[in-house]
Amino acid sequence: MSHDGPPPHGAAPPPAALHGLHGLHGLAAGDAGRPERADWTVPQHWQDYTAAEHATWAHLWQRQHAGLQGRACSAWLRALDALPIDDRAIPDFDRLNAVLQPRCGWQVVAVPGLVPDAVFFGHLAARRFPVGRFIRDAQHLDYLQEPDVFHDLYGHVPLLLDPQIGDFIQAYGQGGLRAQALGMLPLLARVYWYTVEFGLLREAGGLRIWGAGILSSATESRYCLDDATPQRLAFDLLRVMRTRHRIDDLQACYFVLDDLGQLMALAEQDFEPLYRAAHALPTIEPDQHLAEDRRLTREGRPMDGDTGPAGRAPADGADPAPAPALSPATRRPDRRPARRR
Ligand SMILES: C[C@H](O)[C@H](O)[C@H]1CNc2nc(N)[nH]c(=O)c2N1
Ligand SMILES: N[C@@H](Cc1ccccc1)C(=O)O
Ligand SMILES: [Fe+2]
Repeated sequence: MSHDGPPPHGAAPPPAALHGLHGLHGLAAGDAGRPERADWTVPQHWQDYTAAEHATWAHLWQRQHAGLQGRACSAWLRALDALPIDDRAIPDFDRLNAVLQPRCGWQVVAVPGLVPDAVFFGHLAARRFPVGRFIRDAQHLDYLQEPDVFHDLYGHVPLLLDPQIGDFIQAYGQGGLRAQALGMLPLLARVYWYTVEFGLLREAGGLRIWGAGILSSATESRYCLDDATPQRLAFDLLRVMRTRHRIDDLQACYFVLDDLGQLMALAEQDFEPLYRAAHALPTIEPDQHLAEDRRLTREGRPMDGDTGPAGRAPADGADPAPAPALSPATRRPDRRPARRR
């Protein structure tokens, strides 16, 4: 099943999220979640986190951390060491901002969960990154419809220290307001999804992860690089705008940047004509293959013309010879949401 309509983090969550599986946060909380402040920020009230909540943070960190060596992009690995974020406790946002703001001009602000698109864009445009105050509960460590403090702080925030990513996300905030005015937000949301949330990057050692939705997911951080199932395509803006994304399962398709410098070129490009072009062309399903796609091997090399064991694509354009997949135990038995943050 693939979903598109809802932008990243699903403004319209699937039924499971509405039926109390995760507790109600942000938009899912309906009227009860109506904000006191117009910008939807809330006090973090760090002292109010329970020992169990800090333990959940520590557990998520430890589960994730060793596995990301050699998988996460070098910018993320470096930045994590530079920030007062560790496995001991949920970070205190004030302490974090004291380091973050002088280094890169970004700060984090606490929000109850998802906030309306325009509010989200307004924060990003002002270099404020909204971070969910809550942490997922221990019964739902893998499945989470809304961005919580682990996804946001562990996945996104370190990358704000990278000047190219930081500037790209700020420009996305400005572009979001523009896309809304043009009625093209669903197309821009795909760009965010396939970059900031689920992007891959070519580095000297091979493909690496830079998307925060992958960095905070135990399953997807392995699957996206190692599993033979998903496509890994060289980034192509029009192709991305046309490609639906999944909000409730592992992605079927990842887009790979050659280097983070590509982001600034994207931010500076006028999207309006592309929105119109993408809008006029058929939508592409996440698992669909196109003849013109530039597919990459798991080492980050072009598939066509690659004579190595990863193989060239067969002439008929069908799947390349299957490589070993994850063991059955680590594969998802079904399509139920159990995914990414
Ligand atoms: C398209 C846009 O990026 C998306 O819908 C927004 C909406 N609200 C959000 N609110 C929070 N807290 N975090 C998010 O990532 C988003 N994403
Ligand atoms: N350049 C885009 C805005 C944008 C910036 C950064 C990321 C994505 C989009 C526009 O013209 O609307
Ligand atoms: Fe996110």
